[in-house]
Amino acid sequence: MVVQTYVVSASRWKSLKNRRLQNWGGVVHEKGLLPQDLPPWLKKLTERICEQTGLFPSAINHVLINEYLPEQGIMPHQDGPAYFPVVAILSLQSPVVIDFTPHPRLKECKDKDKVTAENQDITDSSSKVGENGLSDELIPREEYDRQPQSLLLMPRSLLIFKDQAYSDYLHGIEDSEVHRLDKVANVSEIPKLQDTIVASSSDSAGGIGSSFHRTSNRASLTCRLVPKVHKKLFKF
Ligand SMILES: O=C(O)CCC(=O)C(=O)O
Ligand SMILES: [Fe+2]
Repeated sequence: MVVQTYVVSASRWKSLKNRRLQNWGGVVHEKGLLPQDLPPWLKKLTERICEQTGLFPSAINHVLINEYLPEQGIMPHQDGPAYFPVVAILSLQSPVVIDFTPHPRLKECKDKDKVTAENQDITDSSSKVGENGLSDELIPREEYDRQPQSLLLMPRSLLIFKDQAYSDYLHGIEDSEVHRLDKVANVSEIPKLQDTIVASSSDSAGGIGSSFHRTSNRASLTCRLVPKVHKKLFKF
């Protein structure tokens, strides 16, 4: 896969300020996809992801290949509305930490809720209390508990995220050559860094410390489905 990613003509790469990327499958517009067939080497991969996960209602038809230098990342964002809300990301080469942070929209809810709660006594029987015991203006308890979460993505790993991780969180990768491990939820992956990272920051016992250095480039393949496909856009 790494080889195929780099064998393509140089013109396939589009350079952005903070990374370069290849776009496969066609052009995504807010209203859908102007399709182009995926090449066989990507089709093989996306078909396997579809089959093995059973999470896509039809074939994955769009793949973005991002390449990051060790100090590059991607700002926190939410994937666009044109995509089916399941994302499969294959990581290659350097490990990285990807951060999931609650969408600012939820913070607004939380702040609004705080004001509401401060301004009214919710134990007062005159206030409107729903069946769940909460005032109608209040948002569910779990909204309070949303914390930033990070995941360590090792080379050759496949990250799939969907549902709340898709709709309620932004995802991003820090523009830094050093990535911290303290918020990493999948701690069982951390020991694997030892075999991959040449210059990791080590703790006093010589193991992996609270951060690691990204010493090589990383490529990732973001595989998604754009449900709405425009067969013919241009009419002459
Ligand atoms: O490189 C990654 O793991 C993230 C890529 C991503 O978020 C995207 O292509 O939308
Ligand atoms: Fe994304």
